[in-house]
Amino acid sequence: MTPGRFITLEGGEGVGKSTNVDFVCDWLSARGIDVLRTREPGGTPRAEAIRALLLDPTPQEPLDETAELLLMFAARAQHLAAKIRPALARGVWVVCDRFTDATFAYQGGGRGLDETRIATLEALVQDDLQPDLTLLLDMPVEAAQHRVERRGTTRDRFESERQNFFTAVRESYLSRAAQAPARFAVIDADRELDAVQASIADNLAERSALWS
Ligand SMILES: Nc1ncnc2c1ncn2[C@@H]1O[C@H](COP(=O)(O)OP(=O)(O)O)[C@@H](O)[C@H]1O
Ligand SMILES: Cc1cn([C@H]2C[C@H](O)[C@@H](COP(=O)(O)OP(=O)(O)O)O2)c(=O)[nH]c1=O
Repeated sequence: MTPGRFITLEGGEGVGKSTNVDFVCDWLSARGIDVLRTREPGGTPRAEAIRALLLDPTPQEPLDETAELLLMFAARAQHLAAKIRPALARGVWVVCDRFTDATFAYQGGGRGLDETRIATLEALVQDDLQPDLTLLLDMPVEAAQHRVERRGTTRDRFESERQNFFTAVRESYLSRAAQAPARFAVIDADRELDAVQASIADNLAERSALWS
């Protein structure tokens, strides 16, 4: 059995990840590919319980940054063991809304935690598993914030961060993409949805042709 492929979508808040995870799943399904849609932090009942802890905005007990980092990887270890690895082994393609690049961008770039420590946890939790393709949806922070405001849901602990945090997150994502161009496709997300999705489809067609 050929193992499934692992595709992740990344980017800051409001760039259109959730919207385009659906598009990627539909594009693959239309080509007869068995797809599993999932997200991080979360994706399984236990990992979703960790997500709730991570996003809880109540200010009574601030969440320690190292605790935040470890909880991200705890959720990821569970998600990998219970959902992602079994699906890939069955030949199912996994499409995940955020993965470890988000940890480098948010806990590394945003919070300023040491990247070598993040890389140590990455090796512990993933061994050598990496996404086959990461679609990085990129756009200016302010325009993405306007989309979040229009979406109108209440702000979680991360969405309450300030502009300079999100600028650091964006820069960190772009620098990771520049370091691993074979894995990343950087998509200009500051366009009409049709144009964004045409770029995503082009990338999926190009990359998946290399895998078959
Ligand atoms: N290309 C686009 N142009 C305009 N609005 C968009 C576009 N893509 C997504 N949106 C809207 O922006 C908001 C944020 O999109 P969403 O997919 O929830 O982003 P994310 O998951 O990255 O936070 C949603 O209301 C969505 O409908
Ligand atoms: C996966 C992951 C997410 N996060 C953060 C980014 C998001 O603000 C938050 C929840 O993710 P998500 O629900 O994808 O955010 P949104 O749809 O608002 O863009 O978790 C990290 O800080 N590190 C991580 O490793």
